[in-house]
Amino acid sequence: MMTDPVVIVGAGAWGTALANAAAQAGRFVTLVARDPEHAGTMQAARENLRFLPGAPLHAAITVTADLGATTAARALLLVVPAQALREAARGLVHRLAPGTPVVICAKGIERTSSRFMSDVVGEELPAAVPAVLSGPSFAEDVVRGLPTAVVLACAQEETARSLAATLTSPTFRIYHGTDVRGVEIGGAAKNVLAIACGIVMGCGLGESARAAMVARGFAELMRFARALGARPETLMGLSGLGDLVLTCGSAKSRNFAFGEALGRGVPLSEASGGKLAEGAFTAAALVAMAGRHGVEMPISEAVAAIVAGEVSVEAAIGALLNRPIRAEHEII
Ligand SMILES: NC(=O)c1ccc[n+]([C@@H]2O[C@H](COP(=O)([O-])OP(=O)(O)OC[C@H]3O[C@@H](n4cnc5c(N)ncnc54)[C@H](O)[C@@H]3O)[C@@H](O)[C@H]2O)c1
Ligand SMILES: O=P(O)(O)OC[C@H](O)CO
Repeated sequence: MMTDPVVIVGAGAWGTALANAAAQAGRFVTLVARDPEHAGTMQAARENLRFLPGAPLHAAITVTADLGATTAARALLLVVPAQALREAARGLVHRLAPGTPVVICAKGIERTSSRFMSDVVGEELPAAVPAVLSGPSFAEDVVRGLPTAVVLACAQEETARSLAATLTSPTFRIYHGTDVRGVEIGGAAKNVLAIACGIVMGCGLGESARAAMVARGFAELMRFARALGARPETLMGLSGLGDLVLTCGSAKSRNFAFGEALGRGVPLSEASGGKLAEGAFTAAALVAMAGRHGVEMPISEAVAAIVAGEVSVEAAIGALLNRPIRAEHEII
């Protein structure tokens, strides 16, 4: 098993929850916040009042804003929004020892480059070993120690196994694998599909419509994954089906809540309520990538058009409902 310390860059809701989970697993954790004032307040209050109020920080966590702390990392978790990943990774270039595993915990695709998260880290930190952690997991549940299962993938199987063993605990169960692409596709695409399900519920279209959206959304996710060389069984697991079930079915999901607000008629500029809805940033990149690979993703296309302000919710739903009916097996 890998030795301490675990360093986590990004002290939002997920970074804080993962810090607590790693501490529960017996690690000493350094949590690096971008803002020195936020770091100071967290360290003093032993709580993340800004992003995850009400959850005490484990005693084994030290909060700092000093990126110098990353130099000692034996394993580093990058827990920033997908669109900030490149900048965060770039800040670590001369700090990490060659071969340090970097576990990417963001769920998204970089919109300016249409790059997956592991490719961004590969470009910015070529000497690091990229890994991806994803799966159905609300920070609020993880920080409370409620049972959760996620998956960690790394091209080096032994590294995936070792990282999972380092961070896992009885209530935060980390499965491991080598299908990095599959795991990151599941995390990125489910956010877009969760927005679609939120829209369905916000419009009052009903639970049956939502179930149809999940099933058809899963079909397009599978088509996309297959075209990009991911393993279908990965998407049938925690990052993919598991995360779709969670985020398409719960208003606790920020992506779902964003879509629900849009469905209720809240303007685009206000629908996120100031929270991070990753799918809104990823939708266009996902659809562009699908187009380049000849993959049809009508639900994701509808979400991308809605969040770009190109089409109304009503028109997008009308277009989806009027698509031709085909044999189901032809479109999976
Ligand atoms: N919250 C969850 O339940 C959850 C669960 C699984 C995965 N995730 C994923 O984790 C990622 C982060 O989500 P979150 O919930 O922590 O978001 P958040 O909005 O709670 O926090 C984001 C954090 O990132 C920091 N940040 C932004 N840009 C940065 C930069 N360039 N360098 C360093 N720090 C920077 C912000 O200051 C903030 O502390 C997202 O991709 C999300 O999809 C979240
Ligand atoms: O709140 P969301 O929609 O970002 O979802 C959080 C996690 O990704 C759920 O697995």
